[in-house]
Amino acid sequence: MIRLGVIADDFTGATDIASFMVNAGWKVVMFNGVPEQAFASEGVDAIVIALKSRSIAVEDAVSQSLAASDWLKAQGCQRQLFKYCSTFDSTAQGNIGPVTDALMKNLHAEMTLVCPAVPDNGRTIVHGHLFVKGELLNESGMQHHPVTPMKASSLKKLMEAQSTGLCGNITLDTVKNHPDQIQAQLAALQKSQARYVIFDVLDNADLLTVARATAAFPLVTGAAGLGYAIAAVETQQQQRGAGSGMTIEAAGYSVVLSGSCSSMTRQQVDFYQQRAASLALDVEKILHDAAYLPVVAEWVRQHAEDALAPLVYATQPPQIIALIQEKYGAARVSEKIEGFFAELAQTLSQQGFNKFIVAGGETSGAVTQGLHIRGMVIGDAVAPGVPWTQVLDERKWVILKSGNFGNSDFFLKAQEPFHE
Ligand SMILES: Nc1ncnc2c1ncn2[C@@H]1O[C@H](COP(=O)(O)OP(=O)(O)O)[C@@H](O)[C@H]1O
Ligand SMILES: O=C(O)[C@@H](O)C(=O)COP(=O)(O)O
Repeated sequence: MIRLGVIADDFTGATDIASFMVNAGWKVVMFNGVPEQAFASEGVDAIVIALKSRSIAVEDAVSQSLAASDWLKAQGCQRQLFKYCSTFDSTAQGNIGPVTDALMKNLHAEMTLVCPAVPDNGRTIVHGHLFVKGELLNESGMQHHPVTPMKASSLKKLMEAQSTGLCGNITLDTVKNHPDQIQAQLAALQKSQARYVIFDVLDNADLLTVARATAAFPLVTGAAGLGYAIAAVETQQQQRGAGSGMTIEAAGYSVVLSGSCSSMTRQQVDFYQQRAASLALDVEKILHDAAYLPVVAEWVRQHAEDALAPLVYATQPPQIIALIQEKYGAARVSEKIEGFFAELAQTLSQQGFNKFIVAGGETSGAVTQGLHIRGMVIGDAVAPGVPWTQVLDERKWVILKSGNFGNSDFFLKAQEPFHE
């Protein structure tokens, strides 16, 4: 029996929560989209389905999430978790509220949990307000997000604006000092017609209290910290150790592909190019020169035997990106660069490359498609929320790194498991 089915609203977010659950000792498998067939789930504690539903039309997000929920139910998942961003990325239209409402109906849930807290990554909740590394959400930089600007920090306000029900709050004092009162408070909230409950959370101990208090909810919603807490509560009961046990073969070649332009990824590229062979992609050639891809693939192949994996990057600072986007159009350039990475990964895979370290959410989606990856088993984390994964039924390993995650030595650190 699978303990938890997770529906994630984006791809790198899916590996994020999967990795947190592995850290707590669970075996986790992740699928790219809703699988067409049933999954023989022997020994698997949780299944994560990665969707790309964060910023699409509400109706599409709801229908994709319901399809995922039905498939997870059919695999015998005991409970479900809807994973969204730890910065609650959404608008007044959704998609967190409408997807939560639809899943509640599908799973006959009268009340659910709203818990984006991830203390390990500085996401905490006090009096129902979400903080990012000590700043209120709407003062953390997220107020400027291009697609989902977060203009409030009150989770109650944010959730009620995009859903059909009311939110209640269980405060930090109760969570920390009076956990024995939580069930009575939940019953009182339910009596007062609240459909969603927000617990204040400062640290992982609070998250464990939340996971225990909501263990009977058929549906919970939140971010990676909640996945960790649910798994940790259960593994303590089973006395199981942490660590995935996954080994990554030294044989075969590795490559780093970076399409993220975030400030953290730029630092990671700077750090790594001082130590390994690196090639900056020429966007002009990606757009206009069909012979460019084999040239880049040949350059990578020539460095296949180097001590460190060669790096191919489109990563550039914002001023350069602005110029490129102005000249060719942002959507067109993104699509072409992502397509280039997808095709490059496919070509390299045919030439004996079996380890791919990929930076960038959209870039990760493109490379995953290029490699025709149906799903993966989640291994040990290189940084919080960024695990090595093994492609299902293949001797191929992939890292999908969200732009902001990891430290500056990330690409180097990622290679330690097969350099030891
Ligand atoms: N030099 C560049 N010029 C314009 N767009 C770029 C460049 N390099 C990368 N991009 C695009 O920027 C986007 C980065 O998004 P993504 O891969 O999701 O990274 P992140 O996780 O940092 O958001 C991709 O669509 C990528 O193709
Ligand atoms: O919860 C998180 O913060 C991450 O898992 C996540 O969803 C990150 O999203 P992007 O920053 O859009 O990659």
